[in-house]
Amino acid sequence: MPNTIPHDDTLHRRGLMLILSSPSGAGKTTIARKLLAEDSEIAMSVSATTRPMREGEVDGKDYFFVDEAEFERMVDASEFYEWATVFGNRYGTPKAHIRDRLKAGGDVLFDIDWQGTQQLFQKAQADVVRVFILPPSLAELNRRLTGRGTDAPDVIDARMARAQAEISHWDGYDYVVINDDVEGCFEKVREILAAERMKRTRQTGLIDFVRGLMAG
Ligand SMILES: Nc1nc2c(ncn2[C@@H]2O[C@H](COP(=O)(O)OP(=O)(O)O)[C@@H](O)[C@H]2O)c(=O)[nH]1
Ligand SMILES: Nc1ncnc2c1ncn2[C@@H]1O[C@H](COP(=O)(O)OP(=O)(O)O)[C@@H](O)[C@H]1O
Repeated sequence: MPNTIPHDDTLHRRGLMLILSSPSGAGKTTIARKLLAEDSEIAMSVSATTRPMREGEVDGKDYFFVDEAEFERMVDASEFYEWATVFGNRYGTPKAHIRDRLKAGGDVLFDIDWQGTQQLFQKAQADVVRVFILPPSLAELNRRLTGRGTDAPDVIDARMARAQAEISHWDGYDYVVINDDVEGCFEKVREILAAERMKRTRQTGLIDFVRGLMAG
């Protein structure tokens, strides 16, 4: 058999699960959207949530917006990989399609909190890459939440009140990136993704190539 270099990486590696977490307003949605726009090998895991839809959000794209009863049905039917209650609303990661996508060599991007991160890590340790995004300061975090203009003042206060508790989970992540400048932060996340894709354990297609090399 000729010893050829695999020409299409996507067919020869297992997909990874890239998790982005941060205190609310630090910029993970912004980074996630940029990544999805530039990288066709990664697709978003769309969560289900009971939180009300924000202006500009699209049902089925940003979240599947469901009521409490439907969320409960999905929990009972084991349709979630993991779920958690955040800011009084429920959020869950649907299982549908994720496993198949990983097997086919596609990556999946998750915007989930530290609770979901712990659960996914327990279930799929080898596939998970955990990235935590920090704001440059709490004052800037407040400015971003206010500037985003999507939440009422009491909701912003609640998110600010939770920020330090969320930041305290920073050490449960593989990588920590400060989102001072969006482009710089995005570049770092891209570099992390590029390096993780090259991990030996993910490059399943290399086994045959190396065997061939060694056989001379
Ligand atoms: N565990 C878990 N957390 C989620 C899920 N989807 C979203 N979250 C988290 O819920 C929190 C609130 O999200 P959201 O209401 O969209 O506000 P954001 O913080 O401004 O993005 C964020 O920390 C998200 O990462 C999910 O499926 N599971
Ligand atoms: N590096 C940055 N500098 C200034 N503003 C930013 C930066 N990153 C994100 N933002 C803005 O801050 C707000 C919150 O960002 P978002 O991505 O929605 O955060 P999260 O998803 O973590 O809640 C948005 O209005 C976004 O445009």
